Amino acid sequence: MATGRVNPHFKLEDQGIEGLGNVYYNYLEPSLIEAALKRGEGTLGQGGTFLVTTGKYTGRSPKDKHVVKTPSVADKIWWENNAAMSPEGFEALHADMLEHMKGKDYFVQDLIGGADPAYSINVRVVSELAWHNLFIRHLLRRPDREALNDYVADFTIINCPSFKADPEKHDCRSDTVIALNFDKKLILIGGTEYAGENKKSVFTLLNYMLPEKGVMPMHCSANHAKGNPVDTAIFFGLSGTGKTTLSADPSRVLIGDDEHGWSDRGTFNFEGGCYAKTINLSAEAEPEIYATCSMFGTVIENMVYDEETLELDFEDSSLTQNMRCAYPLEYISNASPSALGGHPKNIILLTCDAYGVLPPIARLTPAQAMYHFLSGFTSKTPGTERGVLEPLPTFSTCFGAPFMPRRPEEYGKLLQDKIAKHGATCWLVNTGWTGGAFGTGSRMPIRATRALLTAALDGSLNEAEFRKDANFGFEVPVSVPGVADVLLDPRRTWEDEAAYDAQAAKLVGMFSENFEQYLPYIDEDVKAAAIG
Ligand SMILES: Nc1ncnc2c1ncn2[C@@H]1O[C@H](COP(=O)(O)OP(=O)(O)O)[C@@H](O)[C@H]1O
Ligand SMILES: C=C(OP(=O)(O)O)C(=O)O
Ligand SMILES: [Mn+2]
Repeated sequence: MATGRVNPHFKLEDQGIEGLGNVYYNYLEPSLIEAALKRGEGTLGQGGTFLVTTGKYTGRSPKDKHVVKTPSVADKIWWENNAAMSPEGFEALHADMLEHMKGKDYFVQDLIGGADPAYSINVRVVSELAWHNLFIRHLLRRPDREALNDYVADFTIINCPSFKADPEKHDCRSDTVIALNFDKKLILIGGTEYAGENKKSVFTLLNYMLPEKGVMPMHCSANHAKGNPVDTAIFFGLSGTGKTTLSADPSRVLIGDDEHGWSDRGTFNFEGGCYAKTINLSAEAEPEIYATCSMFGTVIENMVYDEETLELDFEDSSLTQNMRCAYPLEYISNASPSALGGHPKNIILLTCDAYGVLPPIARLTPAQAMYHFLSGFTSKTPGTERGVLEPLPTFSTCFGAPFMPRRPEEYGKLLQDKIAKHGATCWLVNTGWTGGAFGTGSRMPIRATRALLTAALDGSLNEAEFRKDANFGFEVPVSVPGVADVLLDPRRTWEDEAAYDAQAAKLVGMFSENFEQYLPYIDEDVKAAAIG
């Protein structure tokens, strides 16, 4: 039986997906919650939130993510960073997954990736779990109801957590699999319930497609000044560095918290919702995000709560440090209804430096920005990837290596040209450690980061006095209102300045060694900006 609203000429059967039990097309939030409750997938929480746990996997499985090596994509993919799957393996996986799905109920959402209609794609998501369908309905962009009557998908995702892949048969690594077939326009996910795989698959797909249209896809959040989209800021950063937290600034308009494109028309969110970390989330420091945790339909993933009162425990990370809430953009009161912005006036590169070496803010020349964009120095946050248990320093190129199917220089070149064309000011912001490395020092106070960003974005920081950093060559402000001077000079925050110097020298060496791989591909000015 099929219920709900769907294009009668584009049902699952028209895509070769047959023999299922009930199929629920484009259910709205209340019906999805009702279905999920009936199926025992989770619990109704305070305010009508939906509380779920995801079992074994509470973070992404990057090593189990594969790109199918079909002839038409073979010379476009950065294979050193993307595990290949043979077309034969994928065919077997597809056939076995369709067989496994037979007789079971499925939920279908017909959604859109990309707020700018000139570059958007239609993504159909077929979910085994009703709550996954609710999650992706929050996260992607929802077409008008009427438009569903003739909706046809450009890409389809099938997410079936109960399916276990077979490495022998399916050319994968374990029983968990995320397989992207750009040729077949199909993404298959099996063996994991972590909801983030849904949205990051769409991101990876757009990262593959958009460069050929001259659009720079970016792992960044974005906001703009009130009443002035021309004054747009973007915040690049790997998971856990502060994209979501810092873009939800009540004095500005939120465009989006995670994935954006930059075209000749300006910036646009890929998504229609946010996926925020809730570990230690405080009503004082992050009131807008905190408030979504008691709003109707917000999906609350892997949080511990009181069985009797259903009160959430933001401090208890016993299930995972990667506990999350997912909600539509409009749950943030200052979110942009269009999710569109202008050409970025400021570009922030967020880094979470677990060594405590980098200053809380530095101004970069365009060449330095390119150097840091390609380097992507930061830390992996505990829990976002399986097996990462404490902040793990890493060079994650484009501040999002796990999501980049193409070579980094391709993204770098696009960004470089756009920065040059539109004259953006670039900043490096360390939201990581100060007063010592992880284990000794402490995390940069959010208050300080916010004050520095406010000064950068309102233009006042450009007027400050700057010193040139001896290790990294970029400019660091000496004094900023609302921030203790000592914080601006990380060396002075360490008890032992010689230890700082040693750690800084080590980091400079790491940058230099890591950057060697990019030297053959980059312009002279970026080479001149290289460190070490
Ligand atoms: N100075 C800081 N700036 C930003 N976030 C911080 C800072 N200090 C601590 N945090 C915490 O770090 C986490 C950043 O996560 P989030 O904003 O979700 O990152 P992302 O969206 O990039 O994955 C939040 O839990 C936030 O409370
Ligand atoms: C959802 C994720 O990322 P982010 O923290 O950037 O939202 C993730 O890495 O699984
Ligand atoms: Mn985020």
